[in-house]
Amino acid sequence: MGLSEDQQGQAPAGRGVSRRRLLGGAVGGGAGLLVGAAGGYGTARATTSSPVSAAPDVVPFYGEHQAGVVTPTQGRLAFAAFDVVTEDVQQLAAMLGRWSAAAALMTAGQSVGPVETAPQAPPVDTGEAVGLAPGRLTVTVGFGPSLFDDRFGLADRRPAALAPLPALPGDALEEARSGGDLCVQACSDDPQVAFHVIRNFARIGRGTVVLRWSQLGFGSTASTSTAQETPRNLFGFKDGTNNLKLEDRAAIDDAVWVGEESDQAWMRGGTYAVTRRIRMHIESWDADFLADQESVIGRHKLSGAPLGGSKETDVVDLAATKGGEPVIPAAAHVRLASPHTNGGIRILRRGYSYTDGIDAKTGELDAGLFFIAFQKDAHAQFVPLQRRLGQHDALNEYITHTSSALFACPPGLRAVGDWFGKGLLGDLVS
Ligand SMILES: C=CC1=C(C)c2cc3[nH]c(cc4nc(cc5[nH]c(cc1n2)c(C)c5CCC(=O)O)C(CCC(=O)O)=C4C)c(C)c3C=C
Ligand SMILES: [Fe+2]
Repeated sequence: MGLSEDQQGQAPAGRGVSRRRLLGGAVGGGAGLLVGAAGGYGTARATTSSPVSAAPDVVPFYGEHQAGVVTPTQGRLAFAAFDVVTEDVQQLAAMLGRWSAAAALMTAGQSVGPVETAPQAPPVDTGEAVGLAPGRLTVTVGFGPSLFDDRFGLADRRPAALAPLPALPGDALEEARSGGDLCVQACSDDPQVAFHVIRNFARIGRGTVVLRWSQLGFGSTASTSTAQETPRNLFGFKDGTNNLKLEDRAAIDDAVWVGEESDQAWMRGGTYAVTRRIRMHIESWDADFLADQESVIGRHKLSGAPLGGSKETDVVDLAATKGGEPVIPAAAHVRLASPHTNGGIRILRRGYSYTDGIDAKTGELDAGLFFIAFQKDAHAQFVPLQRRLGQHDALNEYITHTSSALFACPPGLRAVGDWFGKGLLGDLVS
């Protein structure tokens, strides 16, 4: 299974039309675009002439896999978890169809409908992204374990890999920020464009879903392509050096995309997302000596080189000793997280930094990492890895996991008319 150009974030020519061009009248006529919902799931209908050009920052929406997984990380994140409030599967499917159509339009830089409608009706698109380029916007949708309860008779369609995550060492999870029936990950280089997705999904879903929790993120904390410079996390360290990279197709296929082995055909070509909101106690970290910080991570702060090395890309030498002691300490994060010590586990990290004001109790910043990892099976990958880290990682002194969620992200939508969840729900709706 190879990666299509969709996952590499390159737009084929001749598709899409930017909101800027649209509003600038480049395609002529009115600017109205309607999300077709009635009588067909997931169809997007342009009331103007056909799209004429591809903006360079458009990531194709349709493809074998959902975009936003191996797509080179964008600068900003808007993430939301929703709970379904209807028990009518037709209504749920219709909303997923509308979401699909809206996502196809927004990722192409188009509005989801007219902003100027009848004066006595609400605008169809909320308008705040008008005139903004999509900034490589991707919209990725997933289904949480709780969707597969009695409400829709989906219990026997829940993949084994979507069993709820177990309690893990060091968890300090807030229920209200955890879980969810559905999730939407919107990533863009423009924060307003990413937020626009969540807002319009919530608007489209009114009466069918309610927001459970949401998280904004900035400064991607992991590169997913060798073409990207490694970003830094809020501890000031380069993060993502040894991440899986989209160019390593064999490793991505091996660790990320669900294959024939899945017990549920609808998940083949999909992946599982784990999200963890990890508070980073930056005040304590900032009071710590540089040498301690580097021992905790196992890498040098400025260069990103592994301890004992000189360049970021140097191999992490876990066997090296100095004066009888390991150069990379036994409890260093990179030692414990390394596939050479963890039984060969690899995950695709795609998290973002966050800051949510001040902790009223302590006066400290509530800031950290909104960790997102994609993998074939979180119970075989994230869970054992986090169990090990939660028990032994020197980083634990400086972090607290405050939220957790698991979502099954189905394969990509193949063409107009396809919709998020068609493989799961398609035969249940007329
Ligand atoms: C369960 C998985 C992981 C969690 C949770 C996690 C939290 C976390 N990580 C950092 C900072 C760094 N992590 C680095 C490497 C790294 N981390 C994980 C997994 C989790 N991290 C893996 C698999 C790896 C790669 C290990 C390897 O193969 O060498 C690094 C080093 C740079 C890099 O390779 O990316 C940093 C820095 C923080 C601050 C954090 C929680 C807040
Ligand atoms: Fe890490």
